[in-house]
Amino acid sequence: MSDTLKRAAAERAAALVSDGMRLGLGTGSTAAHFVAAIGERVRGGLKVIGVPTSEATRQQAEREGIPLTTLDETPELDLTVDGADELDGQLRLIKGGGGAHLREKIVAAASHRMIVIADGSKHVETLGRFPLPIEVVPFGLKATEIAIAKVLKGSGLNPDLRLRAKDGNPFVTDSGNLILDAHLGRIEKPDALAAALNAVPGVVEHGLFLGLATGAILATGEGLVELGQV
Ligand SMILES: O=C[C@H](O)[C@H](O)[C@H](O)COP(=O)(O)O
Repeated sequence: MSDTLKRAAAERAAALVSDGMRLGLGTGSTAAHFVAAIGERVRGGLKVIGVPTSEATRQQAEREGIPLTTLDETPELDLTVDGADELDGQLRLIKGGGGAHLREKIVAAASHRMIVIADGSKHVETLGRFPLPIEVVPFGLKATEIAIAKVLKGSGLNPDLRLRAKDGNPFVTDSGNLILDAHLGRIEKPDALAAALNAVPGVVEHGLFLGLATGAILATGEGLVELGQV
């Protein structure tokens, strides 16, 4: 997706922000445009406070001069704006392509509204083309992997799990965990899969966001398309 389209979706979302809002600041290349747009408005006098969903977003928000808080100080947020790796017509998402889905999900769940900003190509009929990120604690990795594979097989899904790597080493999340990417192809029953994965010891969080997004702004070559409540 071109950066221009990402920026257009982010700027539309930034226009939803008003004085006094408590914001969840998403992670990724699309959310970075939102953080930049909010930074610009803050420098112009907008009064908001933000909770970043990753260390990368924290650093960007600090550079932008956006006042930050934590969920401990501000456990309820008005609006979270974040990207997604896939979304379907029911605003169900796959997130975590950048490994930030644990904090992103906690922040989204603490928000009254969550608006997804993404390019139109991420809008799919059925989730699962994008590998589902599953964050696991390092302890017992192999056993957890086997347990997840069993769950996937039992759900009639492909048990193809790959430990995410970066620069030849296992990718480590902001919370010190590892990620197994599940190459599933199609997820026909996201609710059942989410519940089954949540029940596996060692699984910290998976990238299925169900019932969290309240709206989406999709950037297409023909302009912006809105889904749900924006
Ligand atoms: O872990 C990363 C996040 O879930 C991102 O929001 C997601 O991967 C989308 O990122 P991007 O906007 O860079 O495609």
